[in-house]
Amino acid sequence: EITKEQQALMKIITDAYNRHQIPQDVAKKLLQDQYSAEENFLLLTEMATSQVQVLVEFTKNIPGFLSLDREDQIALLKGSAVEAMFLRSAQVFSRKMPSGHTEVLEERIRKSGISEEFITPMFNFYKSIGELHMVQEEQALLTTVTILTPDRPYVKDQQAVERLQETMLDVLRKLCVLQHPQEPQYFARLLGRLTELRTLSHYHTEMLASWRMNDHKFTPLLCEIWDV
Ligand SMILES: Cc1cc(C(=O)O[C@@H]2C[C@H]3CC[C@]2(C)C3(C)C)ccc1N
Repeated sequence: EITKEQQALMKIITDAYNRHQIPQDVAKKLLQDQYSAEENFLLLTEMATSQVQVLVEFTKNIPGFLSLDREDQIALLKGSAVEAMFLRSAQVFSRKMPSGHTEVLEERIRKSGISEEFITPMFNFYKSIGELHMVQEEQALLTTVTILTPDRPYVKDQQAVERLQETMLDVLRKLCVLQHPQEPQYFARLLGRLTELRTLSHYHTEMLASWRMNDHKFTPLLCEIWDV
């Protein structure tokens, strides 16, 4: 069962995860602005930029993260940004979004210059996350586990990251048993989604390249986090 300190850890992470939401103005714009491919792309750019800002703020609240080597902190953020972003938008899609917003956002994503070959796997992933009906603690911990992946490029002290990740995995495993007693495989299914996420991040790299080709503008933050 979950110890006292694991309860405390889970509360810190879940509160941080819920505290950092996409700014309301970005969400509101989704419904207002018109529907040209250009407008849609600008909205997604704004959304992605704010999601990265939200991710950085959230990561700073992960107990132990700021004690890691500074350069490793950056390497973990750059290495996990796209996966954390897909995870968060999948969760926003499957739950948080007030009804109606989801359809609008889906429409805008489909009409923003992202080619069909990336759209399909993206929405399949959103569906597969939605079907899990994760509680918010599971969502926050799964994102934390993704961020604390030791084998990201340029991470020097992988052991330190591994120790942190294992701590989080232990809490997540116990939480899954508690929340889904009738489904012993639930924890394994969650980790299976992380594998699906890695595939999505390869599509994402190509997505960026095709936007680049059509001379779409990125924000400085998005250029920095994805070296584009
Ligand atoms: C460089 C750059 C990247 C994105 C992006 O990754 O968007 C993410 C892909 C889907 C998952 C999260 C996104 C915001 C999404 C919902 C469009 C959007 C605009 C942009 N100029």
